[in-house]
Amino acid sequence: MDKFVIKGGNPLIGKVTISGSKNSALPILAATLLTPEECIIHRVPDLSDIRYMLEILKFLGAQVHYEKGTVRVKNKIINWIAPYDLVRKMRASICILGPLIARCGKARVSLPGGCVIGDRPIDLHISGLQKLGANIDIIKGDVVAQGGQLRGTTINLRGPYGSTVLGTDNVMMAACRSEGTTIIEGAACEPEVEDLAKFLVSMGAKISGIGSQRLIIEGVKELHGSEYTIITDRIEAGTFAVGAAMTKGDLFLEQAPVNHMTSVLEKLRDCGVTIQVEENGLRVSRSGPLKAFEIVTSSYPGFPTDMQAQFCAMATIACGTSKVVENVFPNRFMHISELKRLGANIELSKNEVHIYGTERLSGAPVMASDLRASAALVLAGLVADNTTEVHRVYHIDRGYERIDEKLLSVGAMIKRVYSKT
Ligand SMILES: CC(=O)N[C@H]1[C@@H](OP(=O)(O)OP(=O)(O)OC[C@H]2O[C@@H](n3ccc(=O)[nH]c3=O)[C@H](O)[C@@H]2O)O[C@H](CO)[C@@H](O)[C@@H]1O
Ligand SMILES: C=C(OP(=O)(O)O)C(=O)O
Repeated sequence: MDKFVIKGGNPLIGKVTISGSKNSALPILAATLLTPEECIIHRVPDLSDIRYMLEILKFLGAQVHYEKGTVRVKNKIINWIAPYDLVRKMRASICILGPLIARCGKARVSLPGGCVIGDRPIDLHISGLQKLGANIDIIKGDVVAQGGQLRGTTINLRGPYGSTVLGTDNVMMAACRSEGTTIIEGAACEPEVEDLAKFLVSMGAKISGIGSQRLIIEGVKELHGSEYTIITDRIEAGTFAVGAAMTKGDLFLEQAPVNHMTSVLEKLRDCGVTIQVEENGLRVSRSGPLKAFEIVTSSYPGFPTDMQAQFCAMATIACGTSKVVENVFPNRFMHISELKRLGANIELSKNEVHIYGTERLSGAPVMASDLRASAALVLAGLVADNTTEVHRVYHIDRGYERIDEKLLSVGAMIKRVYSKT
């Protein structure tokens, strides 16, 4: 397994181009299953998760061509079963369920399985699709669905922690080809859900209320091929912004989606970081002290759970005590014990951490456990004394395009050591 060897101490200075959004690209690729016509998707980031999704589409019968960020895909579905070996590597594979039911009238998709960030149920996906008329059973760890004619209805997707992003995607995709009108109450408002809705509209879907908690979908008989460009990844942009803040750097984040980053940028400003919105991007720099902060994660437009680990890394070197409350995935704290190995002073209790800022972290070998935890460890390594080795970086390759090359280009001392196997 590859690892990163990082020598801390250099500020990040220069320009980084932010890639297309993973969390937009994955459901949009799944949505191409809704039509037999060709779809052309631009700005698709080159990530292992994307490669897995393309493998799944190919397994289902698609012709796929992926080059220089553009996917051309034509879904002639010859198979409606996605087995465990294909879907277990990536939770987002569950969003092929809605399109398969809508297009084929049936689907068998293995449950994506456990996840290190905590329990990730799909009850709301299933109840939403059942309300549309699909018969769904769990058989031998697979979701087995028989669709028949789906019919529009009113569906509430509010769960115990707010709405569900991929659940909204799944139900919205199926509703596009259901008979009559579907109203989704408590829809997730994340920019990636909005992006999927816009892609569906470009395929001929009739959706109103896009970007709000109430989506109204008039079913259509067929959807057609489309050409579409994915939005920029707000989480990648946020991660580099934290990198500039932690290293006392000065980074221009080209194409950063400023409008989607309000809560993160507000928090960075509160911490003493300078944020300048410029044409086609964002400049992030710090010269003064980094102040402690409080964050509480919630659904959009609140503070994103996908930025929580990176902010924990930042808190380890801030002046004072920071408090972080994780409300979306209450157990998403695998990075805490590894940050402690670098010398961080942190107390964890239930879904809350208190982080007491320290003058310096000291390099050590650490283990990446999941995508954003890995990003937090890399950020900590950039400011730690001596050398930090981050093991199992395949987690980070799921969601950050060439992060080592991008960091190297702005002054970080980071090297990927390839495993021999
Ligand atoms: C590929 C992708 O886009 N992944 C994102 C998506 O994941 P994902 O869509 O899986 O996350 P959800 O929005 O579904 O989860 C939000 C909350 O709802 C709960 N829940 C979810 C589904 C369900 O059927 N029942 C239920 O109770 C979850 O346990 C969690 O507490 O949104 C998360 C929350 O912004 C992000 O961290 C992930 O990066
Ligand atoms: C948790 C994430 O992704 P996924 O839902 O694919 O696990 C993430 O992008 O931070």
